[in-house]
Amino acid sequence: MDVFACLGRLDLCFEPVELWLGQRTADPHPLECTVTDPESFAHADADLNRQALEYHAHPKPGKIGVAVTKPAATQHDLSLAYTPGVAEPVRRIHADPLQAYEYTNKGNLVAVITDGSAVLGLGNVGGLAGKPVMEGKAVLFKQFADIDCFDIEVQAEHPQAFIETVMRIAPSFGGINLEDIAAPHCFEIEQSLIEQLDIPVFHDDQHGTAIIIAAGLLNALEIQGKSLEEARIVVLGAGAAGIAGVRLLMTLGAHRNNIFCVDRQGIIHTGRKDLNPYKFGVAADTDKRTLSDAMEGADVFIGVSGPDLVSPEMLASMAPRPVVFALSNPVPEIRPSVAMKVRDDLIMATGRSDYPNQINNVLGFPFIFRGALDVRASRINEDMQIAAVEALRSLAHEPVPAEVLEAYKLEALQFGPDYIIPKPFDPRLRDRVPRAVALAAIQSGVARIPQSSS
Ligand SMILES: NC(=O)C1=CN([C@@H]2O[C@H](COP(=O)(O)OP(=O)(O)OC[C@H]3O[C@@H](n4cnc5c(N)ncnc54)[C@H](OP(=O)(O)O)[C@@H]3O)[C@@H](O)[C@H]2O)C=CC1
Ligand SMILES: CC(=O)C(=O)O
Ligand SMILES: [Mg+2]
Repeated sequence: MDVFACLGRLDLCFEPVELWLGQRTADPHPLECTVTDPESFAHADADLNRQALEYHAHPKPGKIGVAVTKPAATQHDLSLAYTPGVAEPVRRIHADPLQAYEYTNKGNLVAVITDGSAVLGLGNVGGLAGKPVMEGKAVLFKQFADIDCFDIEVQAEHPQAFIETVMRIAPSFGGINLEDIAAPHCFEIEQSLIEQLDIPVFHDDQHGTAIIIAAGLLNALEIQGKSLEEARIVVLGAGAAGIAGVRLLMTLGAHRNNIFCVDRQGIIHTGRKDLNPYKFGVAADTDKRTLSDAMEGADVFIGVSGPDLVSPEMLASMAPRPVVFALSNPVPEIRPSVAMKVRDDLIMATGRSDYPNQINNVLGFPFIFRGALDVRASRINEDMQIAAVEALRSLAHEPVPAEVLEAYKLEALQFGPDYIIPKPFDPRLRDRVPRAVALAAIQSGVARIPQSSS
């Protein structure tokens, strides 16, 4: 069964829906093919939604369970697992809390925690409605990185209540993956928890997304013959993913003066009086005001906002050989079938698995936490994030294993416009990314045990 069926509405599905025109590497004339029209898109969505409900409901509601990892079949087993034997590890941990890593599942247990305030691109649907997505993240942690995971949905209106809740339950876990918490609260929540806890706290929508955007964009620009330093970049959405994406791209060399961030009020510029400090940090000194203004002549569009916000006219006004990352889930800012009708010199990515080039944090959080947990890192710092970018970016240049081709029903795939980032099912991710992240943790001094050689 397809583990991807876990991402909420399943950008991921039982059988990938054939909406794309075909891999460009296999088909040199994609625009001559029949383009899927919006009606059939809606039809395919309805069918997928029905399958997704079935998947979530049967044979047992939900997507994850708890497994017993030790023998528990005899009287003797019970006297070890429970009283009286269990008292000895209790004494050891009481004397030295680090022993929890030896005698409990703490070291391989991550909490995926949300308040449900920005679930995918569906908005503030609340924690309970967000639970399918959080269970989905737990599935991906387990499936891709063998990390055990509890999803925790917190009812908290204010950041402080959320922070206190996480602080109180944190001892149980080796790491905290914050998920789908809207900006600006997400920034305060993550910063406060990082400062107070000695385990990795990582807001996936910020850093997970930023890492995958950066890896994909570096590769896409290379193919288009452009550089990050000179690229004119538009980021639609100045929330968790947008702000973190811009910060990481600037760390990697993007020029601040070349970036326009856009929210519901238009371009974020220094003359605006409504900006919170996070938006002010990415404000441009410009007379331009609208998304259309920003898109004119831009080399790169990154959408982390909402569905169908980019028009064909805006896309047409971009510079030659643009890069378009329409990453809103489940519905992108512009659909590939629409974009490819407008121009064929673009590199296009979405957050979904049913098109080429899936820029989605699924490529990040399982493997980044694997690397961090392997060395009991106290945090996931910028060095570790950049190591993940480089590991992902470089892997896309290598030949693609047969099992990946099989999973995607492809005959061939190579570094190029339709393959700028590894596929989530690439088994090499499980080694490459954690190793790079763990090494960076050791070198930057946040690892608490050396990486094992196995
Ligand atoms: N592919 C991937 O891996 C990921 C994709 N995403 C997608 O990115 C989107 C945002 O997520 P996240 O950053 O967590 O959410 P946030 O709520 O933190 O931020 C959303 C941002 O989008 C802006 N926005 C929303 N609707 C519009 C609109 N109609 N016009 C202009 N701007 C708009 C908001 O503007 P304002 O500030 O004015 O309210 C805000 O700045 C979601 O669709 C999500 O699915 C997120 C993470 C990972
Ligand atoms: C993929 C993801 O985390 C999101 O869309 O929020
Ligand atoms: Mg998310």
